Amino acid sequence: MRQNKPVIGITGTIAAGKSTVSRYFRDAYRIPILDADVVGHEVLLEDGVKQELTKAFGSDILNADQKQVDRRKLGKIVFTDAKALNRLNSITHPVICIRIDEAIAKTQEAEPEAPFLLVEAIELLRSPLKDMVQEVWAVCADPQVRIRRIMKRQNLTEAEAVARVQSQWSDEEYSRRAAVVFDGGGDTPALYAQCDRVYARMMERGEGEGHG
Ligand SMILES: CC(C)(COP(=O)(O)OP(=O)(O)OC[C@H]1O[C@@H](n2cnc3c(N)ncnc32)[C@H](O)[C@@H]1O)[C@@H](O)C(=O)NCCC(=O)NCCS
Ligand SMILES: Nc1ncnc2c1ncn2[C@@H]1O[C@H](COP(=O)(O)OP(=O)(O)OP(=O)(O)O)[C@@H](O)[C@H]1O
Repeated sequence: MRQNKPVIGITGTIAAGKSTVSRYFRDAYRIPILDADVVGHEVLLEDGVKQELTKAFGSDILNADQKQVDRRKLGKIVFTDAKALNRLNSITHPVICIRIDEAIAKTQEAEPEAPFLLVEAIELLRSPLKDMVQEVWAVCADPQVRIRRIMKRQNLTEAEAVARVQSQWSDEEYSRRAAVVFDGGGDTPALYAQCDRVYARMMERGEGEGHG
């Protein structure tokens, strides 16, 4: 009988470099990646989720034709208000976890050669996803570096970027719960070299030979 491959959760602070690490594992080693941000965007299109969100936050969160949730509008509400973010999480996380569980099963079936799978999720440790992975890796970077990246990437003011960083867990909260901590604050060649070392260790450990 085919044995399931280990599922590693990759998490860490906002703009620390989680996607940069995941993309490297995918491109260099063909590791399958399941991205909870992408799944999170998909579940907003589900009718049940949309209805619960408009009940919680009002129909102002919908776009002009009222058909879909406007992510920018919802982000403006939740990323500056911890209570609102918790409310959003309580609606979306159960559905995201079901969809990721389904995607893990499909990927195990479709990609039997992969030595392990990566699930990338900023909220991994605060959602049922943490019980769906066998190990957690964290990507961390100095808050000042992350604030600069967020301002540039999302065209936000410094105050807005600081609010996003401060509304979320610190690097320490992630790193103390992780088996591997990547330094996403330096240059990319150094980060990729760390990915190579972690991959080599995984192979030495015999990952890919199958877990029950
Ligand atoms: C609030 C939403 C609509 C904003 O969408 P938008 O496209 O503008 O931003 P995007 O999704 O790219 O997120 C921007 C940044 O915030 C982070 N982030 C997203 N959701 C969360 C969350 N619930 N808690 C903390 N950080 C989050 C992302 O990792 C990313 O770094 C969207 O992020 C969302 O629906 N989030 C809830 C679903 C969720 O929990 N996703 C993360 C799964 S782990
Ligand atoms: N080592 C690095 N050096 C310079 N820039 C980087 C580095 N790593 C990531 N970046 C840049 O920082 C931004 C955030 O990177 P990335 O998307 O990998 O982070 P993330 O943790 O996945 O972010 P998010 O929390 O938004 O999902 C991107 O614009 C990326 O190009």
